[in-house]
Amino acid sequence: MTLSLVITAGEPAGIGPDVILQLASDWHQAEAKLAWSGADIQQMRLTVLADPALMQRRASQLGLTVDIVTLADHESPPVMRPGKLYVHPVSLYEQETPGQLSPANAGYVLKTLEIATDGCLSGLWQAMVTAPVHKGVINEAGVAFSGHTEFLQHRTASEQVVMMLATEGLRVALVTTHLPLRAVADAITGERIQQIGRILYSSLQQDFAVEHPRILVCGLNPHAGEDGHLGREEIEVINPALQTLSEQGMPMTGPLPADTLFAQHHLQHCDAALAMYHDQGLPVLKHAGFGKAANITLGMPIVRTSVDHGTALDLAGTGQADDGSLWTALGYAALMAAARQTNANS
Ligand SMILES: NC(=O)c1ccc[n+]([C@@H]2O[C@H](COP(=O)([O-])OP(=O)(O)OC[C@H]3O[C@@H](n4cnc5c(N)ncnc54)[C@H](O)[C@@H]3O)[C@@H](O)[C@H]2O)c1
Ligand SMILES: N[C@H](C(=O)O)[C@H](O)COP(=O)(O)O
Repeated sequence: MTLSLVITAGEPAGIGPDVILQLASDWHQAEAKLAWSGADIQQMRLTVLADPALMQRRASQLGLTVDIVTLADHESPPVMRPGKLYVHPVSLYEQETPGQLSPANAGYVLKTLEIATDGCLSGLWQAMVTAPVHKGVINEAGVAFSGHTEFLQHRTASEQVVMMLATEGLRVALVTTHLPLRAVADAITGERIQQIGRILYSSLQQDFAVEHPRILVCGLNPHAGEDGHLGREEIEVINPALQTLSEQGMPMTGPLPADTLFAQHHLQHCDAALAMYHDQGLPVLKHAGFGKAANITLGMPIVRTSVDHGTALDLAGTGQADDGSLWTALGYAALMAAARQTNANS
């Protein structure tokens, strides 16, 4: 089955270009690195959205021999080959300096995301994989931007989306994403938990072939509120929402104290953990699998996966960035795109 994927190169001063070039250089290992995903390497076509001159400069800086091929308008790349990189050109506004952010290039970063999203929506590509962007510098350029997840929700006109990070043996989804901690408690409503729970449950079934998902749900407060003595959100908001989900045929276990939910005796009987906020769930996931995890946006008509790391400005152009997460993100993109194609055909 032919699989056409698009990769956005992300913040030009960060390590996105580096890890993409490393992946191209290491493509002879693709069969072994992606075997777990069932991806057919011989049928995989990768289009990278980036400025070709940036990719050329970074390749020279890293000492990587990668043939950067600029695609013509509407040209599809051939099947991926080691040492090749097929780039759909998007022009930088200003030449990048590795490690130094410039708001001038925010428009370039956003353009790559728009092209990738629209191309997936139109069926040109079956999935998009994103290299890291820097949220701060996009805001400094005057564009309100809190993350790919929120950008994609808007661009795909999805009512709700779910951020889930996955690594071998652990999936963690979030009820709230990029919010100041002060705003989290107010954002956790029964309606939101139900929407997120439904998307998570059905995505585990459809995209990950888990017939009867076992989902563990974190409480918000210490010790899941200690029967109301340390906060009442568990009693007033989370429990009723889980009750409704259960009545709708989507049983979930919780709210459980988040400090012990991630202990192995719980996790071995769980297909996903649902955390209430970013830094309740993601430190656990990244402790378990940083560099071997992917960030996946659920609930959209398109497949989007991403690396588990940020722009790592300290490493750009040094050759020290690990490309493991990009391989993982590519594997999940292939796996989910194949599942959606199979579901559509059945
Ligand atoms: N997918 C994304 O677009 C994404 C994900 C996370 C963070 N970010 C953004 O990236 C920016 C920087 O975030 P941060 O500093 O919190 O996290 P970061 O992941 O960029 O860096 C954290 C630490 O991990 C190291 N690191 C990161 N990636 C690595 C890799 N591939 N190989 C080896 N070491 C690596 C860095 O050197 C640093 O020490 C922020 O603007 C943040 O919002 C974007
Ligand atoms: N929350 C993500 C993480 O910690 O890896 C990261 O900020 C990227 O999020 P988006 O995919 O929404 O950009």
